[in-house]
Amino acid sequence: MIEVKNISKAFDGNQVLKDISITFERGKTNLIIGRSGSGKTVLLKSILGLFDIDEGEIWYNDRNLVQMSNKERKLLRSEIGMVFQGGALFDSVNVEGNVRFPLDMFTNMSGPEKIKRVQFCLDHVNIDRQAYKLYPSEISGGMQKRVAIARAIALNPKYLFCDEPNSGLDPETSTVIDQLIQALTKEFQMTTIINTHDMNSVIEIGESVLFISKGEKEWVGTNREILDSGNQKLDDFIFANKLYAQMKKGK
Ligand SMILES: Nc1ncnc2c1ncn2[C@@H]1O[C@H](COP(=O)(O)OP(=O)(O)OP(=O)(O)O)[C@@H](O)[C@H]1O
Repeated sequence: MIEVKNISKAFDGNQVLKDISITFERGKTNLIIGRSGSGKTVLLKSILGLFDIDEGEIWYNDRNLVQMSNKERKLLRSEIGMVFQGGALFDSVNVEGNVRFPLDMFTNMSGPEKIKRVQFCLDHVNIDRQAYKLYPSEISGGMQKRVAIARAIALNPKYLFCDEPNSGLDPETSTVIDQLIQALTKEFQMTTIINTHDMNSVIEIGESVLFISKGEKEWVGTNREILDSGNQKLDDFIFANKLYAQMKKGK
């Protein structure tokens, strides 16, 4: 579980996050949604400790990020998996090498142990052995995302962060990626936080959805509640997409 308590963050007097409190539960896909520029990325990076917050607390179970020593932060980093926009694979390293990278960096595993772990992770994202020696440029965007997810789970993380995991993917592949992230979240009981613009993802895997507007928490609920929230700003955001407006009318 990750608990965010009353956090605020400004850049040069520009207040980007305003007194946000939210709990992200373990074993669930927790989504953060909002318009471009609403503060989603700043929130995600603040929770990760990549930005220092001005006020508030961030708890990873019973550990307060704000008060952690460098050593404790380093340990926490090893418990976090990340999937960033565009997959962010190393172009000059093949599929197998990309997934092995965190094992080389952060563990004392033997060669055979690493091979076993790489296979385990790639099996879990349905990448078969024939693809192991291929380079990112030789595989599709959807496969790149799956490799990025395999790399993110290589160290068996407690926490998984995904920033726009579906960017650049077609709707069908996006659904596959969403379902994969949700299945892994359940199987490994991770606390997963996903930044997204994608309303299909919200409906598909939004077990908990935080909607932020201009840096403020505007609404929290589930995918089952979101079409009938009664919140005007949220409705404006969702029903800008005509398909969802029709869905609401057709209810
Ligand atoms: N490093 C920074 N320095 C100064 N201002 C920043 C910095 N990072 C973000 N901001 C500002 O914070 C605000 C929120 O940006 P953020 O990237 O969090 O939005 P977002 O909701 O993630 O948008 P998008 O969906 O387009 O990625 C913007 O006004 C942005 O200009």
